[in-house]
Amino acid sequence: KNKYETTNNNLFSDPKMNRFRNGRLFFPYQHSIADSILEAFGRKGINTADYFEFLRDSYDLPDGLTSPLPEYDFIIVGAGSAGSVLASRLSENKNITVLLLEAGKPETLLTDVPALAPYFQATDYTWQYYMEPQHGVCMGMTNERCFWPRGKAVGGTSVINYMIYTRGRPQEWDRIAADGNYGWSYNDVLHYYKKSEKADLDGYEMNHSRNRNGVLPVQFVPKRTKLIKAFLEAGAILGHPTIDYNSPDQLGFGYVQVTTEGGHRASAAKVFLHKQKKRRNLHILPETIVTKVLIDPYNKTAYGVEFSRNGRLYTVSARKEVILSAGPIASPQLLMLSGVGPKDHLNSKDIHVIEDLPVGKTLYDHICFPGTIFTLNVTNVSIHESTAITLTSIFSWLRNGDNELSTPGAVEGIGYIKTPISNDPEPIPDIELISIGGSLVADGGPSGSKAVRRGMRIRKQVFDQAFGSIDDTDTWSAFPMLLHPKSVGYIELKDKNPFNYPKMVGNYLTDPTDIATFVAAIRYIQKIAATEPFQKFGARIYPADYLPCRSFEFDSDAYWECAIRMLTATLHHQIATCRMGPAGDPQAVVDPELRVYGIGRLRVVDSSIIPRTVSIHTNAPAMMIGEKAADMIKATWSI
Ligand SMILES: Cc1cc2nc3c(=O)[nH]c(=O)nc-3n(C[C@H](O)[C@H](O)[C@H](O)COP(=O)(O)OP(=O)(O)OC[C@H]3O[C@@H](n4cnc5c(N)ncnc54)[C@H](O)[C@@H]3O)c2cc1C
Repeated sequence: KNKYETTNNNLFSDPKMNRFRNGRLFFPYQHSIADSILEAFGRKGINTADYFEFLRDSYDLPDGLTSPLPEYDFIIVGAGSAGSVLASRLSENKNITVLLLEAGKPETLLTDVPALAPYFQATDYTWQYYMEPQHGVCMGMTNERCFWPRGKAVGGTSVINYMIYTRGRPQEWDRIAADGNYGWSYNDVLHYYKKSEKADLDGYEMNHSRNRNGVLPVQFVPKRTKLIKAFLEAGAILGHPTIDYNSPDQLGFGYVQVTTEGGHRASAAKVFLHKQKKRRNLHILPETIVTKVLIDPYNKTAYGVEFSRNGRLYTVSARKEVILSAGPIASPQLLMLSGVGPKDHLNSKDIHVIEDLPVGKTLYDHICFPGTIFTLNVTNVSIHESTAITLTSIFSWLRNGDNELSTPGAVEGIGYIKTPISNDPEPIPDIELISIGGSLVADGGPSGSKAVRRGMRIRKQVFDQAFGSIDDTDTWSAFPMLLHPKSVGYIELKDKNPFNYPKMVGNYLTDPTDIATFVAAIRYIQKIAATEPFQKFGARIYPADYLPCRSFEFDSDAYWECAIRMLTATLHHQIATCRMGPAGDPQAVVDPELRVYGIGRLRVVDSSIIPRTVSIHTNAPAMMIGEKAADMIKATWSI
């Protein structure tokens, strides 16, 4: 019995949430953008229950095959951001056979719409993971649990993410290389960022760090509010130049750069698999869950995988390598299920230990605080879902891709700052500010989808009490994201059933420096809002009322700490669970060429290998890792 299905079904036992239950993809919200789009298609006379399949991409096996071959050169587990790139690059050589196994389904036209990003966290395009309960964080979320969605689709998390494109600071990658990870300096990784990139960034395309001739579109969001202008002007007043924030040469503020093309999402699947699926040597198998890597315990060499498809178990062999690209939760889980992990932990789960490695022992994440909201004394300045989304705008997006539907969750700008709490001697920021052309209240009102707050799993009662009186009004907010948390989490197995989720421990905010950095960032956001560009809109910090925080004076440090603990929101950048490190590094799972220590013919190629915190959103880095791994694998096998 596939227990994932059981979990998901239970989550949506509310009949209101089952509106499209008979469709393969369903939306739990009423009167939402999605509903409008669905209605739009409905009016074309297409049956609602069927049109998700009609809109869905497909990946049929070539040559009329109905099942995969018994053996391939390479087997890649997970068609996510990294796995899609890797499969595409390895199969460029027609003599090499590649099998790409993916638990999720192919994407649909709806996943193309950037403004719908928050909706997909409630669909079967998402692994519905939750962090283990932790006292004093996510206090305002459902069951006081932090929600950790991950993409379950051909294209992986790049199908449900917010499309923000970032690369990290040069000094951060240079530190990773200086730890002994040869080949991972900034110049090394820049080569692979550029290899993918097709930059269309007005004014910046010719920068030496950009490339206009790759395949991965990187663009500015075509639709902007006046608030992003205010953010950039305020930044300049406070000494932050307006720049290409991915530039290695300067630190500053800039317009958000996103992986979209003509206002449509450019997922890893769309860019790296869609055209490549005609290749006869690349076999892609969606809706297939890998349950184990097959490892010969005597010579400690991987020789294939076991997988479940349509309720049956199969095995398939790899002539050259098995590569795990299942992401930062499932890659360590699969290693441990296969006998590679901490010895005592595997023994406690009755799993035969093949190699004792610190799998899952380190986990960093980027959390943010979405509650620094400023009211404005003007109207129609910020984004309102209720007025922005009309049938006309839907058709206009389909035709031109240049209206509000092309805006990923109203994210408009990014700014890097270094708070006084940081003691880093290098020009490395400790906070990223994400400027929003609105705030958490933008999708409210009687007909609003409330998708963002629901995506974060903020309890209705908590939200209404905190922000109810400003719901759907004009606001500005900046989310501070903690770039280098000192608190460290971990992942373990709950049991040896591959269909059960592992135990995910975030340990958020357990180091006092993390709270101090957040509070310093909120003070800085208040400074930004106090500048003339924001004061001309009458920006005022909104005194959100959280029941557990009432004993603290509004705007005191203690109040903000309490507020952060109420609305602790991940930005979904879990890393380091299959940490990369040089030989002899006691925390390393893979070597700098991403080979699993002690096991032959097995690599991990995804965001789980990133060993240290970096100032990144992890999608572009995962694709970069896929590009770099492809070259390393080609070098190993002289292909
Ligand atoms: C809601 C959300 C918003 C985000 N926004 C941004 C953003 O704006 N910008 C950004 O840079 N990053 C963002 N991220 C993070 C970023 O998208 C991910 O870190 C990145 O896509 C991870 O790539 P990956 O290759 O490591 O793993 P994934 O892309 O997660 O790929 C792993 C794949 O493996 C599959 N898989 C797992 N287990 C199995 C199994 N047993 N068998 C077969 N297949 C399996 C999964 O279904 C998945 O398709 C966001 C993440 C989320 C969840």
